[in-house]
Amino acid sequence: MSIRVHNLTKYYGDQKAVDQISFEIQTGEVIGFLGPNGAGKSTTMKMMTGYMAPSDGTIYIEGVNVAEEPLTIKRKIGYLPENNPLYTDMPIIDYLHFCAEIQGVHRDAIKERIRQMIDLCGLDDEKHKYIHELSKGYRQRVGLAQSIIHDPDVLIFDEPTTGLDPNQIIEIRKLIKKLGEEKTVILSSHILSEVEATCDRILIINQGKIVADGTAESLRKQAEGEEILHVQLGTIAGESAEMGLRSLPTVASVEKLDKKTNYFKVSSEHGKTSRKAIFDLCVKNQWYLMELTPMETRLEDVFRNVTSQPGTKNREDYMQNTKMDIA
Ligand SMILES: Nc1ncnc2c1ncn2[C@@H]1O[C@H](COP(=O)(O)OP(=O)(O)OP(=O)(O)O)[C@@H](O)[C@H]1O
Repeated sequence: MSIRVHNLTKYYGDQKAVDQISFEIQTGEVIGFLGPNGAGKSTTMKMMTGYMAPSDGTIYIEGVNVAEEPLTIKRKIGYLPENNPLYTDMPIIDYLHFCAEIQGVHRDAIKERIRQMIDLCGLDDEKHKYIHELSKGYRQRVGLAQSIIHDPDVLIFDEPTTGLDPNQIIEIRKLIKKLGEEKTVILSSHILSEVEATCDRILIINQGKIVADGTAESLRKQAEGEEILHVQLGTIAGESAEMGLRSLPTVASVEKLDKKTNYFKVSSEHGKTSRKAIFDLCVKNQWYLMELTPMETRLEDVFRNVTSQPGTKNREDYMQNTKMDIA
């Protein structure tokens, strides 16, 4: 089921929470909305599900305009909101039965559908419990089961693993991946490893805009050219070490990684290398060079580059030097 979002904008009062966002999603893609707190991920999702009207712009799901046919769209979409509220005084099965009814599942099919959901979402061991008796992870599984009980083609999950322990996170990720084999899935997160592990494509949202769009691999590639080195100098270099590294013309930034030792992360200007200059600096000052290790560009670096405040050096250089779809 393809999705087309064009110039989507949302104001809360004077605040522009979503700022002319446009993107397309093909049937069967698993997409991650990645962004810092307050970036506009939840607001975008709420508009896509028809639960919130945009201030401007359009959303088409399989050619259907969400604003014009919200009820049709709600049948096609499974939505798991952030902090999903559940009726905690109901047993799981009764609750799922209730959800199936209101989602319009045919009466004859409800029993079988609940059985499938219990199986798919790993609820078998707990199925006779009341929801208030469940752990957070199991409540989230009930939320997932509820959101997909009507067999929608598009699944929209807002921070599906928030508050879960590492084992539960792995279980829920597995489940999302499995669902993604047949459905179009959009999930939001501010956990990089999560989107990398689960999604085919990542949209990075910052301050209401899409600032990067691509696979984890392509985002990393586009950021290459930013040489990052881990550098350790002997203690003899003392306090001058940091200043010396900063003074090198090819060095863009220096971050101290360890308060007690001269251990630094050194980022070079885009497309430049600082290795020889660091070596020469050490020779000139007779400092011991204990480590000079090039680091692989990580998704964290991409994220930091595109979501740091406008005007900061890294971000400006990055935006200029990459061919990303930068809005
Ligand atoms: N109902 C609302 N009324 C007023 N402002 C809102 C409302 N909902 C969200 N906002 C504001 O809109 C901006 C975007 O919020 P949104 O919840 O979409 O971000 P998010 O990327 O989902 O953040 P998080 O990762 O923290 O959940 C924020 O500045 C937020 O304070």
